Amino acid sequence: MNEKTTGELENLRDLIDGVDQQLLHLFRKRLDLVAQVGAVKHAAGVPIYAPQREAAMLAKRRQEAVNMNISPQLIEDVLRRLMRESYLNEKDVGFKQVKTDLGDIVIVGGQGQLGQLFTQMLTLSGYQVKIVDKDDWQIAPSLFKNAGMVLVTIPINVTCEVIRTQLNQLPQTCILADLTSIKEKPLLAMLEAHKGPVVGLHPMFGPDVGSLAKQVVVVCHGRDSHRYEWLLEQIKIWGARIVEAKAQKHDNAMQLVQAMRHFSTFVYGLNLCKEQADLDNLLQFSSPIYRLELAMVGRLFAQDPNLYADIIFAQEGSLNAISDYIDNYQSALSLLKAGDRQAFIEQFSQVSEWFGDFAPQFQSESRAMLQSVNDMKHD
Ligand SMILES: C=C(O[C@@H]1C=C(C(=O)O)C=C[C@H]1O)C(=O)O
Repeated sequence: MNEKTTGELENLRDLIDGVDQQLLHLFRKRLDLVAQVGAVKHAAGVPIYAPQREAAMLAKRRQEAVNMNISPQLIEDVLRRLMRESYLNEKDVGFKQVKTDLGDIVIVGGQGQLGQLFTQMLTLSGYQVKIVDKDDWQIAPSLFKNAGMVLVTIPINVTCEVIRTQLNQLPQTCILADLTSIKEKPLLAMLEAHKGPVVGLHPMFGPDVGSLAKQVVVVCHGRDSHRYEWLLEQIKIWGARIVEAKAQKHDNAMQLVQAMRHFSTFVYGLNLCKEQADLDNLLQFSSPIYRLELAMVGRLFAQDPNLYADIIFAQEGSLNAISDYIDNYQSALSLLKAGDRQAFIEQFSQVSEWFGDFAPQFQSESRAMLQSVNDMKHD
């Protein structure tokens, strides 16, 4: 580069720095305004997440972007990222307490990760939260006496036993709820152990979400739903969506969504390990989709093996779902062994047809993710 070019670049880069600094000031201003919205909503007990407002705002900004010759996707990306920040900041003001005369909430397994998240959310909403963990059974009865709700969030393999043996003397009006990722057996155990209100919940997210905005919580009704309606309202105020399901239907879906999925991810990692794959090298050659896939697989192995063992081993039915998957793997492999390219293409087309409109939808969703993965690259 000659001196003139260097000078011109420096000059332009100074101007860009100035614009970026202005952006920072605008971000600060926007975050302050959002915090004010948060305070107004908190006082009124309105959820922070307002999907209709977001959709209307995004549509307007996209149109204005087009008028200014800016890509509409650019402003949408920036605004969505800013909105995510808005949800995170709402924790600063807390949440409206829907039920003010409940008594204590006792979280059984409150030291687990999900237990901690619910402790935090409930405390931010003004509830008195008490915690019972593995070694605290002696103090439990005195805590249960004043409990308006007992929330169970412990490993699946001990959930039903703990419900049967430790939670069978709760006050009649106390709500008994659980957060287990299978629902049929814990719900039955709760209904048997306790004659008062019972509800099964399954938060469809990990404990590392920053905010519950846009997350899903599955609800399987047990008994006396009018007594725990407030809890569902409370969860909605945190920004999550409630999806009602029958326990059996939920558990069947989990065989694919969790057991089969995590099992195949486990085998993927196992295979890389046994093949002694050179991860550094793979990453160097990785396309964005492979980078994303490796991240999805690798993140499993950063977590507690017990959690995944629990999920995979929880239901006998999962074995069928996983066996079917392996059968399909085998029969696809036999096409490959036989060199039957035509049959492969035919099957591919059948599956595409079966995915229908979801296939292009998933393609565009994943495009956005792949672009973010690529944005994160640096060296
Ligand atoms: C700030 C608000 O709350 C949330 C955050 C928004 C934002 O950051 O623009 C928009 C809608 C809501 O999901 C609002 O309702 O205006």
